[in-house]
Amino acid sequence: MAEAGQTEKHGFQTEVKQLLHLMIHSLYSNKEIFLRELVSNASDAADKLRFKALSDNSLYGDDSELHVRISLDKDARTITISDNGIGMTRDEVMNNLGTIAKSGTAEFFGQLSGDQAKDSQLIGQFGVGFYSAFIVADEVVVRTRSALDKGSIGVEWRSKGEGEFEITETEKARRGTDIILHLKEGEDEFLDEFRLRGIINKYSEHLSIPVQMWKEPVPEQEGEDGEKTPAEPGKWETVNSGKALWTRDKAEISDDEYKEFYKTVAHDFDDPLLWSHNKVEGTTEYTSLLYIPKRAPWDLWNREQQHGVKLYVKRVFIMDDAEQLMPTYLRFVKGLIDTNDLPLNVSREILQDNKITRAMRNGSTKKVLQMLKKLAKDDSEQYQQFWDTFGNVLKEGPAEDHANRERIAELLRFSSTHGDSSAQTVSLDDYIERMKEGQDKIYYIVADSYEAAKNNPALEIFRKKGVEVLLLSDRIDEWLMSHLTEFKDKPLQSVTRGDLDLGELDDEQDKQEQEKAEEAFKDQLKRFETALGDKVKKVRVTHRLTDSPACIITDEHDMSTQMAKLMEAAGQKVPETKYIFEVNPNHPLVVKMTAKDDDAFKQWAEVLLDQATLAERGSLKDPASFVTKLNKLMLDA
Ligand SMILES: Nc1ncnc2c1ncn2[C@@H]1O[C@H](COP(=O)(O)OP(=O)(O)OP(=O)(O)O)[C@@H](O)[C@H]1O
Repeated sequence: MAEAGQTEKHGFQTEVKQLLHLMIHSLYSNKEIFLRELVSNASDAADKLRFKALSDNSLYGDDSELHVRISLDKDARTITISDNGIGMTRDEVMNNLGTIAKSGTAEFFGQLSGDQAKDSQLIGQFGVGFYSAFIVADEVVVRTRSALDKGSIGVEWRSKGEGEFEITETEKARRGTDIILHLKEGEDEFLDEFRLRGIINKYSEHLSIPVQMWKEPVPEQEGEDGEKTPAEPGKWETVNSGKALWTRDKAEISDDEYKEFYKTVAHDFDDPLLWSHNKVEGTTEYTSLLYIPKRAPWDLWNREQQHGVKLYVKRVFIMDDAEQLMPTYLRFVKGLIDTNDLPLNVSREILQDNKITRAMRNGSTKKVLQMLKKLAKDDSEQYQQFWDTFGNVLKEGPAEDHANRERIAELLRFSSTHGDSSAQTVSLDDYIERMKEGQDKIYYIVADSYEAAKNNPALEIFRKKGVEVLLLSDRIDEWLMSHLTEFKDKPLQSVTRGDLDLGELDDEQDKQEQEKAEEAFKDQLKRFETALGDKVKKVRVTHRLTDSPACIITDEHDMSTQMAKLMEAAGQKVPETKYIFEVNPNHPLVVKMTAKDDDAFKQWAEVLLDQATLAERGSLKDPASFVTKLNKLMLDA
C-alpha cells in the first residue's frame, strides 16, 4: 500500500488560469452557482460508482447508501461538500483538476476580448464546473480516494487558485471526495445555514441522490408550562426528495423545476429555450426529458463535441454522450432517456445495433422535430432565435436522416429575393404560398455570400418575372441542397445549374422569341466556340439574363461551384469542371463585339468569360492575365 508522501507543486495549464481569472471577474453577480456545480459533480460521482458496481458489487464495501453531504464550520469559515461516490486516483486528480481536457479550449480562450460583458457571455457557453469553487473561496482543498484503485490511500489537492496547486498522497479513511472551500473575506452569506439550505434545496431537489445537511444537536428544552421537549442528537438531514425529476408526474413539476434541472444536466447558466417530457409506452417503454438550449455551446462546431443526451436504465445512470440516442444534426439537444427495456450492463457496442436503441432514437428525434415545429407555429420570434443559433446544425439533417427529410425541411429558414435583408426567415411553406401561377419549382441559388447570391446575373430573369429565389450562402448550404431535391412534391432547382426551364412561367410568345433569337445568333455562337475552345463545355444563348452580357452555368450532372469549393477546402482533389457559357445576344457589348474581326472578338470573348466566372466563382485561376486583357481592351477603346 502506498504511504503518505511528499507534497508536489504543479502549475495550472494556461487555459485553467484564463478560466479562473475570467470566472472570478465575470460571475460575481451569480456566485451561488458554485454549489450547483459541486453538488452536481458529487451526484455524477455517485452515478458513476453505481454504474461500476453493477458489475462489481464489492465496490460498495460496507457503504452502499450513496449520498452528498454538506457541512459548515463557522469558526474555520469553511463549507465542505462530501460524497461517497467514485472518487479519483492521483492521476485523475492531476488531469481533472489541473487541466481542461476538452479539445479546442485554447482556441476558445483565444476569442476572449478583455471586455467583461462580452467575455462573461462566453464563459456561460463554456461551463465552469469545479473551478467555480474559486468564485467564493480563496483556498480549495480536495481530499479524495478512488473506489476503483484499491491500492491507493487517498490524495489531497490544494490550491489558492493563483496559478498553481499542490498535490500530496494522504490517508483518507473512506472512498469518495471531500471538497473544502475556505471562504473569501466578505462571503459570509454562505456561512448562514438558512441561506445555504435554501440554495442547496433549489439545486438538489430534482437529483436522484439524497443531499444532506448536518443538523446540530438540540438540547432538552422546558416550556413555560414546565413541559419538556426531549433533546435531539445531531444528525444528517436529507434536504431533497431524492426522487429523480423525470420519474415524477408532469403535472406535479413546475417550470422552475424543469429549468433548474436543465441547468444541472446541461451545465448551462441560462434557462432552456424549451423542453419536452414524455413517458412513452408501447413495444419499447422509456421516459425522455429533452431540452433545447437558448445558446450554442462553445464547441458546437467541434466534431468531437459530446452529444448531450444521457442514458439511464431503470433510473441508474449508464452513460453520458450516448450518441446512438440522438442523430448528429440534433447534437445541441440536452437531457436524458431512461428505459427499463435495456439491461443494466449495456455497453456502447450493444447500443450500436439494437432494436430498442433505434426505437428510442426514432421516437426522440420525432419528438424534437415536433417540438420545434410547434415552436415555429406558436412563437415565431423564439423560433427565429433558435434558427439563428442552431439552424446551420439542423441543415445537416436532410443528408443524415432521410426518413425525416420532409419534417426537417419544414423547419428550414432561408433568405430570399422576397425580402431585402440577409436574415434567414423564409420557410419553404412561405415560398410555396407565394409561388406564381404556372410555377412548379422552388428556385434557389448558392453563393459565397448573401451579396454574391443576390447580385448573381442568373437571377435577372427571375426578377423580371417576379419569381422568388432563395438565396443561400452558408458553407453547409450546397451540401444541404444536394440532399434536398424535393419539398411537398415540388422539385428544388438551382438557378445556376442545367437548362433553364421555366415551365409554364414562359408563355408561348416567350418561347417563340427565344427560338428566333437562337436561330439568329447561330453563327455568332460558332465564333464564340472557336474563340473560347476548350475553356468552356458549350456556348449557348441565355434565357436568364436581361442586364448582363454573359454568365456561366454548371451542367446538370457536373459538380457545382460551391460543392467544388467545399471539397477543395476539405483538402480533396476536385476534378476540373468546365462550365456552360451563356451569352445574351441583346446586350450592347455583345452586339458591339459581333462586328469585330476574329482577333478582337477572341479578346472580348475571353474577357466576358472571365467576368462571368468572377461573378459566379468569386475568383479566377489566373487573375493577372484577366487584368492584362482588360487593360488592353481599355487602351484599344
Ligand atoms: N466529486 C467528484 N468526484 C469524482 N470526480 C470528480 C468530482 N468532481 C469533479 N470530478 C472530476 O473532475 C472532472 C472535472 O470536473 P469539472 O466540474 O471541472 O468538469 P465536468 O463536470 O467534466 O464538466 P462541466 O464543464 O460540464 O462541469 C469531472 O469530469 C470528474 O471526472
